[in-house]
Amino acid sequence: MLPRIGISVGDLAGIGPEIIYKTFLDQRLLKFCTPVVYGTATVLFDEFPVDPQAEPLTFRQVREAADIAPGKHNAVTCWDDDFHLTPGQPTQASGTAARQSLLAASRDLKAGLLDALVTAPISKENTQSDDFRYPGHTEFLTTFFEAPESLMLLATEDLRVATVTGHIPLKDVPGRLTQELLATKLRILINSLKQDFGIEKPRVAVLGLNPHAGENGLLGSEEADVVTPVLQQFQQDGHLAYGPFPADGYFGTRQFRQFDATLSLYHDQGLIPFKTIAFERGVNFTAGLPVIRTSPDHGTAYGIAGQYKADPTSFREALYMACDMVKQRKALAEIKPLIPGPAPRGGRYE
Ligand SMILES: NC(=O)c1ccc[n+]([C@@H]2O[C@H](COP(=O)([O-])OP(=O)(O)OC[C@H]3O[C@@H](n4cnc5c(N)ncnc54)[C@H](O)[C@@H]3O)[C@@H](O)[C@H]2O)c1
Ligand SMILES: N[C@H](C(=O)O)[C@H](O)COP(=O)(O)O
Repeated sequence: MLPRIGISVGDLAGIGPEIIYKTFLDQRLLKFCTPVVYGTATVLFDEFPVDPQAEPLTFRQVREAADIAPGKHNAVTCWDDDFHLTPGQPTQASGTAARQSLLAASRDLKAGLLDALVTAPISKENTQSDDFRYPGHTEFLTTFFEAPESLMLLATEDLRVATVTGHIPLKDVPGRLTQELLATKLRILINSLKQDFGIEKPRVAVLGLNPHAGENGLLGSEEADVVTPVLQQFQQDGHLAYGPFPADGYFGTRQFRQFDATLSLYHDQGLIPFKTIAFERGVNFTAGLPVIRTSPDHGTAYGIAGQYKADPTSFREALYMACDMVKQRKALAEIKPLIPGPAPRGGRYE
């Protein structure tokens, strides 16, 4: 069966509708997946310029995901479509629609009607409401899927950068950075590299927090107090985890090429180098969830919305990564039952 990929549309005043449209203009994608867009196709695409040379892109509009057709473009109705959009101008209606699309797709993913979710960009500010107070998809999905923790992981084929602390003010980073949090995030990263990326024995680098990784305590103590003890424990447990590396020289010399992933300690420490190197094709993946969720690595780009200038590459890569991971997790689930766990005490394998 083709993977059923739910797509939340993000803030409709941004470039979400355009990157979705441009991606699915290529009919060959229907050979890889069954796309299920959460929204009303007329509202989604009518206000945006389209390619005049291309065949019109049509979606089968259905009321419930149970009615989607495999190998077709599907759209699930999830809002009252009596509003109009002005590209580049977020409104309360576009924020509400973004929430409704994300909630409906997440519910269907939880119900097993979808195999993965790809989210188009929201405006964090414009998505807030009395019953939706999350700084991003990552935090919402972690709560919604009742995961104890998750990890923001940006990835391309050959570069993976995750971050220990996420959408929090920079001034709060040192206070949040505990051995327990670092160990939890490192564990999620190593498990995800094995489970989702198929790397049997991952090599992972952890960055320092302070300039020059603290210069032996002269410029800060988090490296000695937090990072080094966690790394020593992981190494004793047989993991290939190294650091703390001074972040500037690490990226400046492309040292990341020696590792399967880099764990940065705060959002911009990891995301600035990642986006400098790979903005066009980067994918944002939420590791540690029981479900698969990817996203392009860019935002709503209001400044170019409605101008047919948006590059759909990152969204398309997010779709490919979601499809690959569905296959990867299915394959693992089939192999795992063949590997027996420890025999029960006094018992034996059947
Ligand atoms: N996954 C997400 O939901 C997500 C990710 C990042 C930012 N955001 C949100 O998006 C909003 C705008 O954020 P921002 O301005 O920091 O970042 P942005 O990624 O929207 O824009 C940064 C720059 O990149 C350009 N750009 C972005 N995507 C592009 C594309 N596909 N093709 C061509 N150019 C592109 C923009 O025009 C802008 O110049 C904020 O509210 C932010 O929170 C959401
Ligand atoms: N931190 C992400 C980035 O800059 O690409 C982005 O804000 C999206 O975060 P969520 O996936 O949590 O919405």
